[in-house]
Amino acid sequence: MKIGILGFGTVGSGVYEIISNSGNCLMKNLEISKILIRDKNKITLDNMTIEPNELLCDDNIDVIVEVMGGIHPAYEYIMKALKSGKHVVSANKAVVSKYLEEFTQTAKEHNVGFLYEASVGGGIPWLKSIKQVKRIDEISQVYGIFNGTSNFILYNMFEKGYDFNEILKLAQDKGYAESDPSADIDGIDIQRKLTIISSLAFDTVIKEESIPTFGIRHVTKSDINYFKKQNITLKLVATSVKNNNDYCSCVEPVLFTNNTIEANVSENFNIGSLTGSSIGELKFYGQGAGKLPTGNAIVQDIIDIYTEGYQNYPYYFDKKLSLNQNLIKGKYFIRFSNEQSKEVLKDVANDYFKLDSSHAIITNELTIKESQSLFEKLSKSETNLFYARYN
Ligand SMILES: NC(=O)C1=CN([C@@H]2O[C@H](COP(=O)(O)OP(=O)(O)OC[C@H]3O[C@@H](n4cnc5c(N)ncnc54)[C@H](OP(=O)(O)O)[C@@H]3O)[C@@H](O)[C@H]2O)C=CC1
Ligand SMILES: N[C@@H](CC=O)C(=O)O
Repeated sequence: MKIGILGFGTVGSGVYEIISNSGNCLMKNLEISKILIRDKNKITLDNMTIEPNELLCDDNIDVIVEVMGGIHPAYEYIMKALKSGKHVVSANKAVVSKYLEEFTQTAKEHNVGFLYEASVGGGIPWLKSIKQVKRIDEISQVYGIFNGTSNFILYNMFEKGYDFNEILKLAQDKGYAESDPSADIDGIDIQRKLTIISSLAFDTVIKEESIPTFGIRHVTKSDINYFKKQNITLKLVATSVKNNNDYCSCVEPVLFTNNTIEANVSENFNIGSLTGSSIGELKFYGQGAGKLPTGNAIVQDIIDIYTEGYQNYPYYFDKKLSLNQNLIKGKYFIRFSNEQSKEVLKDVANDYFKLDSSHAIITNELTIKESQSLFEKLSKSETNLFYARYN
């Protein structure tokens, strides 16, 4: 089976390394024919090119691996490959999250596979497991830690006292972060992943715009010291819940007591949990970012195409669900700077305390709808507001 790789950065080179170095007989059937790079001065291998049509229009190439990132030209290249009868494997959650339904439909029409396991949870066989669970069960909830960079940052701030920017730089050096790391720390990367996860889990199309998203950019050392004293740990979490024909999704920092599994997810690891109607709760754990774990997920998809395993998973996005932001609720820790914000918060809590030079409260139980309306009001005057929901 001949493979063309679009993009030769962290993940593209991981795919190359896994396929080139494996002695496994199944893998001997996989051959990397061509690699697209952007800059001709960076050509280091005979099969590298800067001309995309040398891959997309090559009738001998069976599978296109898209690991360039971004929306354009990734969208156009994926569509062109699918329409010319090539299977496509992508790790690019930005483009998959926006065009999942269209790519899936186009792949079906051209009788090829479109697989994107690496777009969520790095090396964890998580999307595959969702598809497998759905062969029997309805899924009512999915949640988890799906961003390796933010987990790496929080873990190292908690355990080793690192400063935010210092540890972010290390995550970038290790190849975990997106080219624009604000996607990781502001929750955008995990929002895209949640779109993919929930669309698949609930057989519908969940749009990024329907997911309230807040990241970890404003977390401070004093917040962390306070959480440590309370024996709780902070994680950036994506959650989607379905109840009959209603759904609710959100991405926000969540506080877990230290004895939970989530609190103990370290470094660049991810964990995904789902609840199925007969299987109950299942959890999947592994490295959520990095060259080889992500490369591994891509090669697994290629093998599914080679063995036609991808055809075992028919899936549709045809359920009509309504957004109901009352389905997820919890108490919140809120840290704010302005004395006047107490007025906005007076109906949700009355127990204020000082956190160094800031103020903080723990709220009563709030739904996502209530908490969103509160945070919208607060952010008019607060620039470094930080909040987290208690699990
Ligand atoms: N890193 C990780 O752990 C994970 C990444 N992903 C996803 O995988 C994808 C790739 O990520 P990653 O490998 O980390 O990113 P990198 O930035 O390391 O690699 C992307 C590569 O694609 C090249 N590229 C971009 N646009 C073009 C183009 N138009 N033509 C040719 N080459 C192009 C870049 O070239 P140049 O250097 O010249 O800009 C770069 O070498 C992204 O979508 C990311 O979200 C998914 C899971 C984990
Ligand atoms: N930047 C992402 C890479 C994998 O999806 C992350 O940190 O999780």
